[in-house]
Amino acid sequence: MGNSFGKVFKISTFGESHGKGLGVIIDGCPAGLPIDEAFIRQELQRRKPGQSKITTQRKEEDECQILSGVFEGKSTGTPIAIVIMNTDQKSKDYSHIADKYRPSHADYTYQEKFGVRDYRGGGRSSARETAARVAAGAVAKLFLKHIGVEINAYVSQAGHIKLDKPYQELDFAEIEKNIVRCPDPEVAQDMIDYIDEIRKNRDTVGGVVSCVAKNVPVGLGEPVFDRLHADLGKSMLSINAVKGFEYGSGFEGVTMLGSEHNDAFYMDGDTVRTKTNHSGGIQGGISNGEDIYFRVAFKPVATIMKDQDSVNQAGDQVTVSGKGRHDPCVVPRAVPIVEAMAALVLADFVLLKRLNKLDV
Ligand SMILES: Cc1cc2nc3c(=O)[nH]c(=O)nc-3n(C[C@H](O)[C@H](O)[C@H](O)COP(=O)(O)O)c2cc1C
Ligand SMILES: C=C(O[C@@H]1CC(C(=O)O)=C[C@@H](OP(=O)(O)O)[C@H]1O)C(=O)O
Repeated sequence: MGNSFGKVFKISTFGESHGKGLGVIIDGCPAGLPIDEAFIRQELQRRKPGQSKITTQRKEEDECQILSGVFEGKSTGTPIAIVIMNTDQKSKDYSHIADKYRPSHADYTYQEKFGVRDYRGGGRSSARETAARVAAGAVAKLFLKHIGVEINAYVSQAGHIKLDKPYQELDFAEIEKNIVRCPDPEVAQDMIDYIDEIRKNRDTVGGVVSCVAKNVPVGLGEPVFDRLHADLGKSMLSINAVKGFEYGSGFEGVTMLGSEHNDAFYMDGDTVRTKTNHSGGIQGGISNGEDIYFRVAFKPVATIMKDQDSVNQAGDQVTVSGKGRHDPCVVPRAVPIVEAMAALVLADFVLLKRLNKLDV
């Protein structure tokens, strides 16, 4: 329970941060899809720890191995299993807090729920699990590429430093050119300097990842419950440290009048389009063919290298301070995770749509 995601393009992940390794089983990927292993590896490299001075210094190569479901470079329609081994666990960093709860990490709630806990690196609660999601998301992206869907995420805020430009004015080719993954080089440098300063102060800071999906077919999503934005929201809120999700006009939309907010329709040849896109590409839970865009808010990382008040399992008042390798800010590495989760949701709904209508 709780380890699976998706309806047709389904994934189950397994593994802990300081165990032998982790991985994913993808069930429901259509047969015949060319599986570009180099692309899966590249996506994992974008997420891996130890990639720059503003991420955790844990050094994992995150090389993956495909165990099943692929023959002669193509999916076979059977479960695709991908594993990634752990190689740089430093479990001693957690010995001093084995029975103590890090404020705002998952230690207390996990202990209460299961009564047993692999305290090393947060175990299953560690964001290391997201490596498996990124591997699965890469397969979903390959499927979506096949039908022309493109997904790009980027860092739009780190602490108080904001990228105040609409995504239409950004060059997505710039995203991977800097270590914070902000497409504006000047704002990116400010973000990097700020995160580095916070890191040197033994503290952490939050941020925002924005994401845009283009060329999404019309008709993905259900009118009730499994509304496309509801599943996107759940997928994003399922990522470690996420505190908020908004799509389209989001929270800003509340200050607009209906006359300003409504997206007027027009015909572009045979295609129904909207002049504005406050809807964020989704109306009534169903994609309308416009760009889908949303923002995901991440909190500051819980493990800080400063003394904090806490309690231990016996209920004593204690002091806790983090040790070892931690992200000063998660957003640079969250970019590929957000894209992966968006890809998994969209791939799922594309496959579901095939079940809805006779002519698709
Ligand atoms: C990419 C990424 C990296 C993270 N790195 C750390 C980290 O180094 N240390 C830490 O305490 N939390 C880190 N987190 C956050 C924890 O995993 C998260 O706070 C924890 O699972 C508790 O869940 P919650 O914050 O969603 O309540 C990271 C999250 C993400 C998405
Ligand atoms: C290992 C990864 O990130 C980890 C995520 C994480 C957490 O609490 O979420 C805590 C740290 O774990 P550890 O102390 O075991 O190194 C990060 O390094 C990874 O993303 O691959």
